[in-house]
Amino acid sequence: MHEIKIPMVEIFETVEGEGTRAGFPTVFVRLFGCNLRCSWCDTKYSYPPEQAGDVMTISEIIEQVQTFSSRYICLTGGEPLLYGAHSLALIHALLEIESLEDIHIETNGAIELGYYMERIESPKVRYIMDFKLPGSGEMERMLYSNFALLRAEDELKFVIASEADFATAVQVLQENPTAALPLFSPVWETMPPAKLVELMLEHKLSHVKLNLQLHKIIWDPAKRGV
Ligand SMILES: Nc1nc2[nH]cc(C(=O)O)c2c(=O)[nH]1
Ligand code: SF4
Ligand SMILES: [Mg+2]
Repeated sequence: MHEIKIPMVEIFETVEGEGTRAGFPTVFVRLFGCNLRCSWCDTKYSYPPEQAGDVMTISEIIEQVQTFSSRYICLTGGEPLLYGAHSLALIHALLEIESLEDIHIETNGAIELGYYMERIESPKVRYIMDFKLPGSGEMERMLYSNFALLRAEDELKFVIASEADFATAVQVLQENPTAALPLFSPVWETMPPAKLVELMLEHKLSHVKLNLQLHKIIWDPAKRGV
């Protein structure tokens, strides 16, 4: 089972930059490949025409992860759930590492989460699902059926490029009940964080958490592997 091969971009240790675990030392496992092409994507090196860094077996991935001491894992990409049963096998293998306390999966909203939720029972696995807004160019790919599947420990991230994106995010949240924590994250280049805060307060979004990407504040926003 652990001989399954997965195209990878990189494995590195840093602090989580986003969500409820922001600031905690975390190992990032970045898979190659994505089924979307968001206009503002900040990891364009994670899908063609760029090439995968390496095709690794699950055993090799696990071995590398174990060289670090973080207790949190972020499975990201690209889209880490692009490979169906292979992505699932990787998650099950990561769960065998006893020292790990939390495996969060950065998924893009265009993948059926039910397949994974039905097959993963561990409370250590959490989903951080993006909802792609009009500014991304990929909103029509979003699967609304995922909203009701997300649990209180999961996170639902809206990446907001403009005031129009903000208005759509508010409407989508109103129309699609979910138990997940809503995160509003500004697109670094086009939405000043102060503007997003102003909009959140103006619209009395008391249940929404502002999500700034710490790694873009700490390091050069174009820097990889941080
Ligand atoms: N520090 C840091 N935190 C992150 N959280 C999500 C990331 C991602 O690329 O999915 C990311 C990343 O690339 N770096
Ligand atoms: S889903 Fe993520 S990795 Fe894929 S194109 Fe959009 S932002 Fe980039
Ligand atoms: Mg990133």
